Amino acid sequence: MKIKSIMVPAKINAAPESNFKQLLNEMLVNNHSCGLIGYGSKLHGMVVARDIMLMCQQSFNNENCFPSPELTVADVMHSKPFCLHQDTSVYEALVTAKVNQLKNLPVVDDDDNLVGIISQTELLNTYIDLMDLDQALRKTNKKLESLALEDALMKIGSRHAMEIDLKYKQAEAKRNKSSYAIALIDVDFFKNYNDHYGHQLGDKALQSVAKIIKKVKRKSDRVYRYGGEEILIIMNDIEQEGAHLAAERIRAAIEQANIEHLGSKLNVLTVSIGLCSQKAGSWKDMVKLADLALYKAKQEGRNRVL
Ligand SMILES: Nc1nc2c(ncn2[C@@H]2O[C@H](COP(=O)(O)OP(=O)(O)OP(=O)(O)O)[C@@H](O)[C@H]2O)c(=O)[nH]1
Repeated sequence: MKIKSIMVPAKINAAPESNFKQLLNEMLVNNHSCGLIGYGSKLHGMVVARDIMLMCQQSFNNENCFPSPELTVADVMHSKPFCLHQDTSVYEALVTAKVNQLKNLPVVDDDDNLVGIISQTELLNTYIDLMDLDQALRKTNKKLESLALEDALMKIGSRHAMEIDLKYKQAEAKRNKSSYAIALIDVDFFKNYNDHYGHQLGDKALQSVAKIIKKVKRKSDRVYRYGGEEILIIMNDIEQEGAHLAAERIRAAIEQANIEHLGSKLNVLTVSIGLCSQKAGSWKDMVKLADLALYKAKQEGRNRVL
């Protein structure tokens, strides 16, 4: 955000040769914490609290307890005040104000004409608001991401889509007395893969696995990212034997893709698959059973369907 959208429009308050007392009165009446000094729209100087204090101190030092009524603005102001261009970002302006310990900063346009003024407090408040907004946006994006129906990395259904479809599948299977199976697929020794080849190549390997699965699965089956490096397939209208054959085809296709994996037993990337083809209570129970089978497949040596 640029400061021109939050600055307060301002114009020159007095010429340098004008009477200081008059400027002071004007500042008090208008509750201005500084005076902008110059001609037309060109800024020559500024009068801020510190300038007035310095002037008072000088009067005391000269043993004049009161400033002279003849005092001009030029006697009090400081020249070459720090100005900001109107296109400066709020952050940059805030840093400038903080570093230079400036409470108020005049704002100028391309031709160096005074167009406004901005205070450090205003900059800080706007910056905090922007940060809050940014955080809220990040939160919303995260939520939207989790609600998305496709997983961005693997280009398969998301976990959210999986839950919607499984609920539907459960209701449909009950109504039609049809059967479906769940296959839970997990890449073997994938931690080793990431450790050995790095996370980016790990992502690529996951994309390859998802591609192979999409290629060899039956048309009617749907694939989802269950979480992490785990993939879930809903196999429609299928009994135990058929589900096993379909899962075995996927397992073999991944092994035969020969994706190098030096951190695994076979030196190629393989997967273990846990199946649940029996009718359990709810889809959640079926996922649990598939997960148990997957655990067993890992225990029994990996690269297998159970
Ligand atoms: N690159 C990448 N890695 C991921 C992603 N999601 C999960 N992982 C990694 O996958 C690994 C899974 O490791 P573990 O659950 O310990 O299992 P494993 O090493 O595959 O071992 P087994 O499953 O027992 O064969 C972890 O290192 C995760 O960081 C992802 O999106 N990208």
